[in-house]
Amino acid sequence: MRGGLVASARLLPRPLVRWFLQRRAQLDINENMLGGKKVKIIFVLGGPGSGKGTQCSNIVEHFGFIHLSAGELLRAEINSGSENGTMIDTIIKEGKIVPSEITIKLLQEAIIKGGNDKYIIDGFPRNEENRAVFESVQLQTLVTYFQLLQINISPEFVLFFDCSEEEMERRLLGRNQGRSDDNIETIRKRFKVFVESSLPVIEYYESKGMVKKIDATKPAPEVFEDDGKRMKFTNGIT
Ligand SMILES: Nc1ncnc2c1ncn2[C@@H]1O[C@H](COP(=O)(O)OP(=O)(O)O)[C@@H](O)[C@H]1O
Ligand SMILES: Nc1ccn([C@@H]2O[C@H](COP(=O)(O)OP(=O)(O)O)[C@@H](O)[C@H]2O)c(=O)n1
Ligand SMILES: [Mg+2]
Repeated sequence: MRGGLVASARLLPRPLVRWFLQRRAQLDINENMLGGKKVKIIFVLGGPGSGKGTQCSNIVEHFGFIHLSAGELLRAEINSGSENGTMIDTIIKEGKIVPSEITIKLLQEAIIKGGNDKYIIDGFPRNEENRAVFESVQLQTLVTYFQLLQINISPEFVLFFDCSEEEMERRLLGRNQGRSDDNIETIRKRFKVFVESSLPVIEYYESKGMVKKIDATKPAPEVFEDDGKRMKFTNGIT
């Protein structure tokens, strides 16, 4: 489709093309735009088993966000029989982090397909590379024939689910979803990767005053309600 567009653009009068490029540049400035709306993104980070997926379901139910789990997108990619499937599968079983280009492409496609203006993204960015590449790449979406928007994506803020390793290990061993990485050997590797690679990302956002820490050790309903203050999850984004 884009090849066809480029070919058609060559046939357009030059002033029109110039106008289009200027308009595109205007729309591009510091805005995460999708379909003419500002796209709001919340990142949800926390160790494996801290309850990210569980609370994201609550947030979707009560606040109308689209939930994207990087891990689930990667597992779907394995199951789709894609050419990268075997490589992704091996990395997940080892508790390591999949190359950013793969995960980011899946996230971009899901954001464009979702067509919503509010996304809650869980399990991403999991390392500095994930973060830097995501913030540097641009989303492209065809809004109308003449508006090919370039979208720089950055999060509004980051939710950090803080939970002890002991509790996370107990939860993961009881998760029972048939996951190849929920065994004690891989769980220990994932904890190590979390401390070495993911915590620095949380610290980076903390240094920018963007982190909202959630006490995730309590039972799931209490984590969400916390004396009725469920709004804490969205910081006023409704
Ligand atoms: N606050 C909680 N207390 C006890 N168990 C929980 C809590 N939150 C989630 N769980 C359970 O722990 C497991 C891991 O939760 P999940 O939401 O998948 O975590 P994550 O996405 O961070 O790995 C699941 O079996 C879930 O039902
Ligand atoms: N940004 C991401 C997210 C997940 N993953 C891989 O997918 C696995 C499962 O991620 P997940 O978010 O579903 O795991 P949980 O933290 O929810 O248990 C991770 O351990 C990584 O191997 C990744 O490589 N990059
Ligand atoms: Mg999860």
